[in-house]
Amino acid sequence: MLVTLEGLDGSGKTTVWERLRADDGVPDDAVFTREPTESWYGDAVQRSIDDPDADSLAELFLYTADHAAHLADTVRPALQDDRLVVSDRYSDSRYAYQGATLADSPHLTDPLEYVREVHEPWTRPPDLTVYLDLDPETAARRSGATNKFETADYLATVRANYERLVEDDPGRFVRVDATQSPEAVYTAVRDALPERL
Ligand SMILES: Nc1ncnc2c1ncn2[C@@H]1O[C@H](COP(=O)(O)OP(=O)(O)OP(=O)(O)O)[C@@H](O)[C@H]1O
Ligand SMILES: Cc1cn([C@H]2C[C@H](O)[C@@H](COP(=O)(O)O)O2)c(=O)[nH]c1=O
Repeated sequence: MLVTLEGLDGSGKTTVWERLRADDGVPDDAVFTREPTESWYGDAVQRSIDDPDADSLAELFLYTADHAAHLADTVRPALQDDRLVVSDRYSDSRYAYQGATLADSPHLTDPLEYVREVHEPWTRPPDLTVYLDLDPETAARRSGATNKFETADYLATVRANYERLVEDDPGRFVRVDATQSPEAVYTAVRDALPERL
């Protein structure tokens, strides 16, 4: 089973991911992973994140290359072995974030749809996605505005894109109110997961 954690910067994904990893109810052989990855593809993504002038289309394909390698070397092999995979960010981050960075592209009429189409023939959709829903102002404050994506204005567009993704695939997403305390958020996430993982 592939479970993904999604949401704005600062919504608490990594906090939940770390608690799940330490949770006795989660199988010992579960694979905890993330995007961007720690591979050289992920390093290339990180360089792009750190470059305020990075080309948005080039950046989309760097993230997408990282996803392709992540699928091939980590996600698919683990699923093949029937292991639980929990990923801190996955393809929806691309649809929501690059859908937003490409919003002004003169070449694309619907950037979010374009990014989905790029993935569709080869990606492996999650079985369940926990969406940690947070307002953009709190997200920007919590994340500390450490990279170019972490501004309330930009995150408002990203959030609108996440809303569209949830609306398009309501059976896959579970929305959790990320303004709650970390404890309440974790309880809600745990309740969203199947009892026997
Ligand atoms: N429910 C919560 N309430 C208040 N603060 C929280 C909550 N969850 C996490 N935080 C704090 O917000 C900050 C960001 O949390 P975290 O790194 O888990 O978010 P994230 O979604 O993984 O962010 P990013 O996408 O930027 O990596 C941390 O300082 C964390 O302690
Ligand atoms: C996977 C992915 C990530 N991003 C953005 C979101 C964050 O601002 C940074 C790094 O992610 P982290 O969770 O804070 O480590 O990258 C993106 O724009 N597109 C993606 O596909």
